Amino acid sequence: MENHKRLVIKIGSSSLTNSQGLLDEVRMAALTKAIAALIEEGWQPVLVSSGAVAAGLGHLGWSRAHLTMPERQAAAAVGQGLLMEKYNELFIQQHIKVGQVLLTKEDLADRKRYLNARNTLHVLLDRGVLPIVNENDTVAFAEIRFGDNDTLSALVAGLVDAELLIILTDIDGLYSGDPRKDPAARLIPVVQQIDEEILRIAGDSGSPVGTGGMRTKLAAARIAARSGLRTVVASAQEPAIIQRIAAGEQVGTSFEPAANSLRSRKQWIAFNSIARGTLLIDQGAVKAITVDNKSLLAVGVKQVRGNFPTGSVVAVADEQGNELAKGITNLSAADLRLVIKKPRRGLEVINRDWLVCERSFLTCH
Ligand SMILES: Nc1ncnc2c1ncn2[C@@H]1O[C@H](COP(=O)(O)OP(=O)(O)O)[C@@H](O)[C@H]1O
Ligand SMILES: N[C@@H](CCC(=O)OP(=O)(O)O)C(=O)O
Repeated sequence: MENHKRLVIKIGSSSLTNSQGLLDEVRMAALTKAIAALIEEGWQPVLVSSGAVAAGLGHLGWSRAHLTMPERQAAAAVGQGLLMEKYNELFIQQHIKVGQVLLTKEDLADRKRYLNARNTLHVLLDRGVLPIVNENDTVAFAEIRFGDNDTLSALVAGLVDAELLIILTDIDGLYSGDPRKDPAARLIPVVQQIDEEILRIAGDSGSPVGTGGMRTKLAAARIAARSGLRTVVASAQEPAIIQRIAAGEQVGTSFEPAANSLRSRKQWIAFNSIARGTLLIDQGAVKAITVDNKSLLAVGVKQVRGNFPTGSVVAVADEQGNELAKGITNLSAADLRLVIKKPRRGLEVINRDWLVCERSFLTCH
């Protein structure tokens, strides 16, 4: 099983629907053929497909204007069925069986559910079934939504230990400015590090059906880079492009893996978990965890916010409230409040192996 190379291919709504808002069957057929060719070459792909809301709206003949969240969710309930029906029909022609995996942010934030999803995906992949993933739009709302499938695709890539994430969209990569506003904008072939400067050039969606535009693609590429994998953003115009990308050809924009990538458990803490409280720490503790790569000790904790049991994920912030890390605490909030009043200097609150330091867009250990 470990010999197979895994990759995640994400395709956006604007690339799957035509001008009438109906599924673009020609594009979908080309995509299925390209994925079949990758499987033939020994890859184990996962497809993250958007398009449920757009296809549902088109099928129902509903207007896109002024949609409420329940209306979007209702459209997704219809469109997701249509998407899977079409994928099933097309992949069967390629002798590929597919499985639908619908996820919410809460599913991945809960460690047990995360591991369940991981196990299910591994079984599908190991048995030659192509997982087709989307957000579970009919139940996901507000704070439990990913909101965009770019982020979801990066999390799924971490979940299945992929080595490559390909994001197919309606433009051939990241440009030096939003091409709709800046005609002089040029394609950037390689991005070594996704820093503030790069993030500033990414704008919102250019189509009525897309979500997040280049901004969420960069956020996804950043998660992928920190998870140790390369992301390529490229055009969905000719889906056969995915074979060239998988073969290592320079196409679109390539975002390189970070030198200091996180192991699986830290990936979960950093990108999937939701913090149940916050610890405010003093300057000495800030230096200890961000510069010296040390565990967080009770002596540096100044204030405890929220109520959480032992083993919860908590945010760690400086005394001004600027968040700089996340980790799993050895103590409940109630015990921690008692401990920090006592002079028990050595007590460990978060072990360094369970602590991920992410300050702004600069990353620590
Ligand atoms: N710097 C940029 N480079 C390229 N595209 C950009 C940039 N800033 C904003 N965009 C917009 O992002 C769009 C792609 O994102 P989106 O519409 O969300 O597609 P998808 O449905 O594939 O997720 C492009 O069509 C483009 O208009
Ligand atoms: N889950 C939603 C897609 C959300 C989304 O990110 O869309 P897109 O920007 O087109 O990839 C759907 O299937 O309609």
